[in-house]
Amino acid sequence: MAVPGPAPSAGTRPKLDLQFLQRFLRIQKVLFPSWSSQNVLMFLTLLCVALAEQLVIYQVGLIPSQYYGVLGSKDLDGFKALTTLAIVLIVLNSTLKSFDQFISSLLYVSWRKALTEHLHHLYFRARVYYTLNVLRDDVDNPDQRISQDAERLCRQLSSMTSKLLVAPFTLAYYTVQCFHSTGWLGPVSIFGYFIVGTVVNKALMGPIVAKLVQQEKLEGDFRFKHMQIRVNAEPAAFYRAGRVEHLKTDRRLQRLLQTQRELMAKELWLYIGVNTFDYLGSILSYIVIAIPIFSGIYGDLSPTELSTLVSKNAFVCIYLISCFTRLIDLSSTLSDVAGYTHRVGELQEALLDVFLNMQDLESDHGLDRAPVGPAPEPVDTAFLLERVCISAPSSDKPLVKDLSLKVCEGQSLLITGNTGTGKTSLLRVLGGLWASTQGSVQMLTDFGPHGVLFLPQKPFFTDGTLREQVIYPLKEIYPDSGSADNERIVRFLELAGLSNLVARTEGLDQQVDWNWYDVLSPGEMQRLSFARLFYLQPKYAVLDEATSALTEEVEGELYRIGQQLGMTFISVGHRPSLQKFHSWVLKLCGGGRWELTRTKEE
Ligand SMILES: Nc1ncnc2c1ncn2[C@@H]1O[C@H](COP(=O)(O)OP(=O)(O)OP(=O)(O)O)[C@@H](O)[C@H]1O
Repeated sequence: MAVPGPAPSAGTRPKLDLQFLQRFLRIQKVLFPSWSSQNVLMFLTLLCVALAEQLVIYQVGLIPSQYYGVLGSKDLDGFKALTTLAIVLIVLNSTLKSFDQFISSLLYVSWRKALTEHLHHLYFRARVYYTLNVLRDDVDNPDQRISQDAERLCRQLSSMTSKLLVAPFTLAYYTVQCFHSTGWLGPVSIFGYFIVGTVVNKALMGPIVAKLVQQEKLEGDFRFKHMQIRVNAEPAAFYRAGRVEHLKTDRRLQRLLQTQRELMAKELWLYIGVNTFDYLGSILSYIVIAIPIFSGIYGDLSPTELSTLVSKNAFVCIYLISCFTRLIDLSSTLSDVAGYTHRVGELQEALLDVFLNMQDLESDHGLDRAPVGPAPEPVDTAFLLERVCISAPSSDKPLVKDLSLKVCEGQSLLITGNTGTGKTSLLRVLGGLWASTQGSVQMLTDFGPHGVLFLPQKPFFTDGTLREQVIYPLKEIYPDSGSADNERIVRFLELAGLSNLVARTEGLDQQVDWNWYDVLSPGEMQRLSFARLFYLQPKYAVLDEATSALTEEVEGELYRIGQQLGMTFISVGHRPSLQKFHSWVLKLCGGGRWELTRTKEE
């Protein structure tokens, strides 16, 4: 069970409010890290292209009125010149428009890279991913927020960028033009119309943002259900779980679809609002033009001159109105952006919060690192626990009370006890995943090779070659560990009883397209974990029921090899046969009680 974390937005409904603005600005800092960043340059290029596009559009827009002129006066040369100009402008316009779309797409990819890498940085540092996924329940589906919501946010943002970018320029320009054509009446009535449109749309967008956030949560839950089946296909098949899982999965789908329907119902009102404003806008432009005509301002113009003027004025007014309606059309994109901004922003806040809490806990009563300077304890000590109390998250019941313990080189420790008495929890505290509720835990050795290595209860494999499984996690640190190690790796695989695996994978470096969890038996997985342990040769090996799928004989053999390689064990296990490889037995008796006894020497 997870504990609720202090979510910054817990209980609040996502809206288009100040919190949205704060989250949006925080995300913008990630998308535009500095003035000289590549994204700023692309953004400026997009601005230039979009402005050039507007200039060309303006020229294209004037062409019909010029046609009225040349056709009205039967000017053939003028007609030919105008047609040539029109063709050139149209080709230029379509080229610029295509570049606009191209740069917007590049910007989307570049933003997605920046935002996802930033979230990865926050997610994978320290053990934030563990705390967020296992210990906190305030942020649903972090994986979906990183992989899908961030992507959609960048896509929607990039789709509205060029329209938003040119809006201030086109608005200012066409407002002045409109003022020249129609006097103050045109711009004032168009601006008033836009303000009403914005207020109405803002009201219609509010409920959509909250629904979109809910829909994305259900989308994540639905995907997670499929992932659960995919990962557990075999046990599910043994249980003949198809029908029940089908029902459960369908139920999640129904919940998702119901929310999508509700979202669409809310969007319907927004669409009605947007479309009404679009069409009213086209009428408004003629009203604005009609007023000076009927008030007699153009009384002395000939019909040809008047139709040329009307055409020019109509274009200016219609274009100013369309600048506004295009902004209003962005309402549905903006409500999407707001929803995704809340989802990504919430995750970003939670990731930072988890990280800061972890730092606080580590310096308060969590896991203390070995102090710099002269060590107060001998260097052959791995862990030093003083009056440590441990409870499961969100529970007051102690699993371990007042435990004082020192784990030294050559003094292996076996932890035993009934189910659920807290054996793995003690290892979690040693590994720094959980904080102790009281007392101090010191780890006086580093993690990793030549220090402490944990083999968790569920073996862990990465995607990649057999070599990567054995040397994990070194591959990432030394990507070119090379073939010099081949002999060692093959020898340790043999020692772990996996000599056939090299043949199966057709070599250490052959990329396999299978999932290691699907193709290896539980025993093989445990053996492969031991091959990794032998290869990395830590001074201290922390083994959580690491041989539970193996026979006693094999278990004895693997422990003996570990001993020969100079390892000290901290093991969790149930078999009495394990005792001979350990000097101490810590028995957890439940309710916080424990007994520490020395085993008989062999
Ligand atoms: N993330 C968690 N949130 C809340 N409670 C947890 C969490 N993980 C474990 N617990 C609870 O803490 C208790 C101790 O769990 P732990 O995994 O340490 O048991 P264990 O002694 O290792 O059991 P086993 O022998 O079955 O492996 C259990 O009651 C378990 O349900």
